[in-house]
Order: sequence, then structure tokens, then C-alpha cells
Amino acid sequence: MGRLVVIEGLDGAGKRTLTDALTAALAEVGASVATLAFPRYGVSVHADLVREALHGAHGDLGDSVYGMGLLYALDRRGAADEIRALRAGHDVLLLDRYVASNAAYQAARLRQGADSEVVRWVRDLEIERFGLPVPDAHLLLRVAPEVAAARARGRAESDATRARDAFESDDGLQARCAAVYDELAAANWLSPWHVVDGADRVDAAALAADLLGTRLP
Ligand SMILES: Nc1ncnc2c1ncn2[C@@H]1O[C@H](COP(=O)(O)OP(=O)(O)O)[C@@H](O)[C@H]1O
Ligand SMILES: Cc1cn([C@H]2C[C@H](O)[C@@H](COP(=O)(O)OP(=O)(O)O)O2)c(=O)[nH]c1=O
Repeated sequence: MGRLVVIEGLDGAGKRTLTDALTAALAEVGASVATLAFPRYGVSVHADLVREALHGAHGDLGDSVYGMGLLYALDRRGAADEIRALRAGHDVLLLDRYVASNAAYQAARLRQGADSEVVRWVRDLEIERFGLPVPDAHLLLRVAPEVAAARARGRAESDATRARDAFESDDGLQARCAAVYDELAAANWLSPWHVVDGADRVDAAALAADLLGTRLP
């Protein structure tokens, strides 16, 4: 069974960029790699409902922290068999966001921390009740919230399909989310966390070697 590795971080941190670079670096050294990104827009009706709510549709749905959290969780529940199959068939399965995104964002929305009711709810719902696989490791791509926001703005300007949504344009939410991510990493929530400095270009080859070697669990 391959290793299930999750990349987490703020909107605009560079997760997609790192996922692509890490996939190439792992393939370069002969590892088979699969990737999935959550939310699965265009694949899961739950993910599409989330996107629409983040852009103002569906009345007060977007205001509901637990309602939105449930939709993200149902998107992942629908992917559980695919995650297990991809993990079984590859050396590494890289996930661009996973259960910890729900913990970080919903706690940040409620102005709570990592040791809070909503974080326990996410774990109980997604891991215990839905039976989603527990990751082997998390990589927290850590950048200052202002840097992530500037990157998200730059991306929105150059790519019309990536207009900033309600979460991305809420600077206070992103700052609180960064703090919850730090707490989740410090607590090794669900599995070991490794903090990757995303301020400059990340050395994907070194990270790939770490992932395949013994330095990262
Ligand atoms: N290390 C980096 N330094 C500067 N810009 C970056 C870096 N990583 C990503 N970017 C740019 O920042 C923007 C957001 O990156 P992306 O990978 O889409 O972030 P995320 O998936 O975390 O939202 C993109 O325009 C990307 O080209
Ligand atoms: C996967 C996931 C994302 N989110 C949040 C983080 C982001 O602000 C937002 C959208 O996810 P994101 O990956 O940023 O999608 P995109 O950049 O393609 O719009 O949803 C959660 O709150 N819970 C989750 O479980």
C-alpha cells in the first residue's frame, strides 16, 4: 500500500504548484504517483454546491459553518473508494487538501482553535463515521497570510476561472486559518505534520527524497 500524503495550506499558498512539482520529482526517481484535489469541482455535486455557495448562491447556506463543513465532508466520502484504490496502486498518493482543511477553515470561521468542538466534529464525522483513510503524513505549506493573499490575487487576475471566492477574499479568516494550521501541525493532528517553508521556491526534489526515505514518517 502506498503512502497517503496530504498538502495543506492557505488559499494561494502554492499547494497546486507544489503538488505538480512533487509529482514530477517523485516520478523522476521512479516512484509511481497519483494525485487528487479537494474539493472535487466538476466531479462531485457536493463540491459544486460548495463552490456555488462560496460565490453567493443557495441563500444562507454559505453562512452555515457546519452546513458547509458537511458538504466538503460528503465530497470526500464519495471519493473514499477511489482514494483506497489509488493508494493501493501507487507508491504515493498526493492529496491537495483533505480532512484537515475542513478542521482549519471551519475552526477559523468560528474563531476557535485546533482543540475545539468543531475540529472534534470534523474528525468524528469524516474519520470515525465516514471511514475516510487516515493520512500517513501532512505537509503544511506555510506562507504568511499576506503572501498567500497576494498570490491568490495574482492568480485571479491572470485566470478568469479562479476568481476569488468568499473565503479567499476574507483576510481575517485567512489569518485565523493560518493560526489553526500551526496548531494542527504542532499537535500532529491525525498523523505527523511537516512544515514546509513556502516563502520561496520549494525544493521538490529534496522533499521527494525525504518522502521516500526515512526522514519523513
Ligand atoms: N513558491 C512560489 N513563489 C511565488 N509564487 C508562487 C509560488 N508557488 C505558487 N506561486 C504562484 O501563486 C499562485 C497560487 O499558487 P497555487 O499553487 O495555485 O496555490 P494554491 O493551490 O495553494 O491555492 C499561482 O499564481 C502560482 O503560480
Ligand atoms: C477541501 C476543503 C476546502 N475548504 C475551503 C478552503 C478554500 O477556501 C475553499 C476552496 O478550496 P480550494 O482548494 O481553495 O479551491 P479553489 O482554489 O479551486 O477555489 O474551501 C474547506 O473549508 N474545507 C475543506 O474540506
